[in-house]
Amino acid sequence: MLFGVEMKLLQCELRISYTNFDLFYHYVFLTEPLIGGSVVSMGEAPAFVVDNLNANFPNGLHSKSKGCETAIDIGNKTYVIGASTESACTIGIQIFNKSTSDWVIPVVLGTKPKPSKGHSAIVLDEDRILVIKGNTTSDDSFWFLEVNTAFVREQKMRMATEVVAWSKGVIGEAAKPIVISGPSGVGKGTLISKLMEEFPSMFGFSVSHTTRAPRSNEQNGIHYHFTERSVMEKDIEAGKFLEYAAVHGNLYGTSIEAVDVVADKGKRCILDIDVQGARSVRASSLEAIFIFICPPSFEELEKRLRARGTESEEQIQKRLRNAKAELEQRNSPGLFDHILVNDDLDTCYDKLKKLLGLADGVKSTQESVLEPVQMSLDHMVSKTGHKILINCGVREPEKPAENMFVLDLASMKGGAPGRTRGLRFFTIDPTSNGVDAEVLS
Ligand SMILES: Nc1nc2c(ncn2[C@@H]2O[C@H](COP(=O)(O)OP(=O)(O)O)[C@@H](O)[C@H]2O)c(=O)[nH]1
Ligand SMILES: Nc1ncnc2c1ncn2[C@@H]1O[C@H](COP(=O)(O)OP(=O)(O)O)[C@@H](O)[C@H]1O
Repeated sequence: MLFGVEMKLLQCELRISYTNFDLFYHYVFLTEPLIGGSVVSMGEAPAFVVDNLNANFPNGLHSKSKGCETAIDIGNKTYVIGASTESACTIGIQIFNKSTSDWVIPVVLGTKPKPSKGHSAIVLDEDRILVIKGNTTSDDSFWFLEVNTAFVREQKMRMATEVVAWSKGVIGEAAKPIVISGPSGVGKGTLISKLMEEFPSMFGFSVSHTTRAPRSNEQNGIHYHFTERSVMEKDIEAGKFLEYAAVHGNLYGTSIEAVDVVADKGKRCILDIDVQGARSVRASSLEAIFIFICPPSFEELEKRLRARGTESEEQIQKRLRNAKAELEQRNSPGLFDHILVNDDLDTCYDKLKKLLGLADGVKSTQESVLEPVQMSLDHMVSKTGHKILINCGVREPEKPAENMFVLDLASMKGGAPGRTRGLRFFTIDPTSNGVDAEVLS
C-alpha cells in the first residue's frame, strides 16, 4: 500500500476543524486520548484542542467559538488559526506564547485565504504550517502560513513585532512568462490574440493598468485596467506593481496580481509591455522569456498604425517618434532573447510558436489539462516526509482512489510575499502497491 495508508490514518497528526466537533473526536481521539485539555501529542505534529485552550487561557484574546479553529504548536508558541462568526469561518491568527503565557495578534502579511467552512492544519517544519481549506477545489485549498521563514524573520525585525505571512500554494510548475515588446502598431496584440485563441488553456494575458483612455473596442479588466493616475501612483507607491513606465504620455504598469492571477490558473503568462517595462522585468525576480517584435520597415509600421485607425494624428506622430527609440534598443545586450520580424503575419506566428516549443500536436495535449478536484470539508491529513496524505471522506471499496490524495511538497519553491509553487497533487489507489499514482494536475 502506498505510504501504508491504513497505518497513517491511525496516526493522523491533526484534525479538520469545523462546526461538527464530533468528527475530530472520532478521528483523533480514538488514536490518542486528550489529557486534561493540554497538548495532544500525535506523532510529529502536535495539535491543540482549541475548546480546552479557552479554558486554560481565558484572557479574552482567543475566540470563544467552537468551530473553524486549529491550534498548532511550534517551539514555545501555539498558532491558533481561524475563528467563526455568525455566518462564516474567517481564517484569523492568534499566537499563544507559552513562555510568557501571553496572547498576541500578529501582523498578517500576504494574500489571505478567503473564509471557508473549515480547514485542517499541519506543521511542515519550524518555519511553516500547511493549511488545507475544506469544501473548496484543489486550486484554492492549499495555503502556507509562514511563521519563521527568511521573509517573516526580516519583517519581524523591520516591524519589531510578531509577524506571520500567508502564501497560496499553486499546483504545478508554471512555465516562464513571456514578455512581448515592440513599437506601437507592429502587431504584438494581433500575435498574442492568435496564441490565446489557439491555446486557450495554456496562455493567460497579464492585464496591465493604464491611465490612457479606453479605445472603443476595449473593455475594462480584459484589455487593460483603466485607472486614474492618482490611484495608480498610490498603488505603485504601495508596492503593488512588478513594473511600470510612462509610455506615449501615459502611465502603464503590470501589477503583481496580474501575473499571479494567470499563474494561479496554471497558465503561462503573456505580458505586452514596452521596452522600459521589459528592462524592469529583466531586473526583477520574475524569470521570463523576452521577445521583441520588429516591423519589416518603418513605412509599413506607419501604414499599420494608420490603418488601425485608433489614434489621433498627434498620437500617431508621438508613437512613430517613440518607435525609432524602441527599435534602437532591440539589440541592447542581454535584454531580448529573440527578435521576430512581423512581415507576413502567419509566417511570424509560426516562428513565434516554434520558439515557444509549440510544435504541431501540442494543442491536443494541452487541451486535456485536468480540472481541479473538490476537497471535501470532511478530510484527514497526515504527513510522511515531504508527502501529505489527504483522506477525503469514508473510503468506498469500489472507488477508493477518488477519496485519497497526496500533496507532494518535494519541489515546492517561492513563498510569501508571493505564491508557493511547484506542488504536485496525485490521487492514489490504496489497493495498489503504490507505483501507479495518477497525476491530477
Ligand atoms: N511598461 C509597460 N508597458 C506597457 C504595459 N501595458 C502596455 N504597455 C505598452 O504600452 C505601449 C502602448 O500600448 P497601447 O496604448 O495599448 O498602444 P499600442 O501599443 O499601440 O497597442 C505598448 O508598447 C505596450 O506594449 C505595462 O503594463 N507596462
Ligand atoms: N503581419 C501583419 N501584416 C499586416 N498587418 C498586420 C500584421 N500584423 C498586425 N497587423 C495589423 O496592424 C495593426 C496593428 O496591430 P496591433 O496588433 O494592434 O499592434 P500592436 O499591438 O503592436 O500595437 C492592426 O490593424 C493589425 O491588424
